[in-house]
Amino acid sequence: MIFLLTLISFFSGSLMFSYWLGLLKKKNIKSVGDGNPGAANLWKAAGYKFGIFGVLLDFLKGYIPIKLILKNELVSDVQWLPIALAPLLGHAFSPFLKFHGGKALAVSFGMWSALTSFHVSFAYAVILAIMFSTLHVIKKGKPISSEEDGFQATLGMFLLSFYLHYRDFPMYILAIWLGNFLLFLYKNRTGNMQVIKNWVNKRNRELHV
Ligand SMILES: O=P(O)(O)OC[C@H](O)CO
Repeated sequence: MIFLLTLISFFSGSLMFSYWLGLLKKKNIKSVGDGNPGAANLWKAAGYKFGIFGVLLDFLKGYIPIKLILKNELVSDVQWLPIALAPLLGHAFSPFLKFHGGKALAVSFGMWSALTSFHVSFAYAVILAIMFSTLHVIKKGKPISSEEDGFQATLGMFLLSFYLHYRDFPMYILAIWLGNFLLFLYKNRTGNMQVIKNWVNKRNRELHV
C-alpha cells in the first residue's frame, strides 16, 4: 500500500507541466535562463499568463495526491516520509525528462500545503519574502540571479527548521523537512557554490581596497 501510494505520488510529481506548457508555445524552457524546467523560465519564455498557470499546475501535482491520501486517512506518521517526498523527487528526477527534472520549489509548496493545511508552506513563504526583500535592499534594486534565487530557496528551507522545531512539529515532519532540504541542496549545488564564491571574492576585494 505504502509503495503504491509512493509510486502514484512520484508519478504525479513527474508530470512536467511547466515544460509541456512551454512546448505548447513552441519554446523549450530548458534552454531559457538557468535551464530549469520550472515556472520561472516558462514565465520568461511564454509570458506571465503561462507562468502563473505553470506555478499552479506544479503546485497542484504536489498538493492533490497528498491531500487525497490525507483525506482518506490511508497512512500515518512515519509512513508519510516516502509518500510526501515522492512528488518532489518525481519533479526533480522526472522520467519524462530522462531523469533531469527541476528544482522542485513549486511542488514542495504544494506538498507542504496539503500535509500541514498551508501552515508550513505559509511559514516558508514568509521566510522567502523576508529574504527576498532583504536581498533586494542589499543589491540596491539590481536584478536577482537564478543562482541567488536557488540559494534563497535552500537557505530559506534551512531556516524553516528553526520554525518547525519552535512549533514542536512531530519527528516525521522533521524527517520530511530534512529530505526536502537535502533535495534543495543537491538541485542547487552549482548555483549555491557560485553564490558563496562570488560573496567570498567580493569580501576579499573589499578587504584589499
Ligand atoms: O523549482 P521548480 O522546478 O518548481 O521551478 C521553480 C520556479 O522556476 C521558480 O524558481
